[in-house]
Amino acid sequence: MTAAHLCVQDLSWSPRRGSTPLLHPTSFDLDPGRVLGIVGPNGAGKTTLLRLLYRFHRPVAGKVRIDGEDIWTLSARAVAQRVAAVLQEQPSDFALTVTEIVTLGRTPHRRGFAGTAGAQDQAIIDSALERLELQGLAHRHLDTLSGGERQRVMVARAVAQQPRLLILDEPTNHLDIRHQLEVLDLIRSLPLTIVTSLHDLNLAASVCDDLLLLREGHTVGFGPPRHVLSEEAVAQAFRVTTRREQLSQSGAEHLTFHLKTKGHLR
Ligand SMILES: Nc1ncnc2c1ncn2[C@@H]1O[C@H](COP(=O)(O)OP(=O)(O)OP(=O)(O)O)[C@@H](O)[C@H]1O
Repeated sequence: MTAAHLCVQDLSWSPRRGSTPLLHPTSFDLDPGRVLGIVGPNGAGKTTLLRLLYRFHRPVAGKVRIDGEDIWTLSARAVAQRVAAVLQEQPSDFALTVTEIVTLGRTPHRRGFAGTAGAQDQAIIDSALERLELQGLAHRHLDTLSGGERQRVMVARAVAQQPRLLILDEPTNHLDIRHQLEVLDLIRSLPLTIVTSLHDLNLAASVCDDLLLLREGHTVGFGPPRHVLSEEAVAQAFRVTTRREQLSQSGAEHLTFHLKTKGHLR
């Protein structure tokens, strides 16, 4: 696996020509292997930004470059060889087994319409199943799995795709604490460039190298978690009172949140 260099330049998007942008011009640069967390309140534009990165939305202005190449100059297949996405929406292919779903990850790398996996593909698929501890579920149909098990299948499919850039939209949704930690651990261990949206600010700060804080489609911070998640910035973006505290046992910093009194809410 090789990690991509991601360069986002003045990227903006609105659903219709002339309508209010849901993402205002956004720029950042991510070196190969960095993990970027996108954080912000509901409706801030996190999913919109991710959709621009995996070429679902065409930008109104600006560019997304992967290793110097504008993704809109590449074919959909060429983009799928470079970028994999794990989305919040669950797939509708409930009749497929876990192995069949993970095998779909190999599609962008296949020539022609060969339906069965070759030996090399099979090794990659097996390794993805093993990494996500799914061997025991390999022959189960998706509709018999729990939400968390399904989420792990979708991550395994993305891993099997062997992308250089991995996009994850709320990857810890549906997961219990152990599986949240496991998926985040996996994210840290993959030698890829990763962009993930996360709602839990403390988890995001512990997993990501950099954070991008969005509010109403505007970037209000980009950089190391400690700088981006200042008490003031979090309080303003989420309209809560925020305190940064030090945990007595580990000495790690931890943010706590409280509702502002009514008089302070705008
Ligand atoms: N295709 C669209 N047409 C019109 N409005 C849209 C469209 N897609 C998103 N929006 C609006 O854009 C805003 C940002 O949506 P987005 O899904 O990017 O936010 P988010 O930060 O991911 O939110 P959440 O944390 O709730 O998942 C929301 O107000 C949403 O209703």
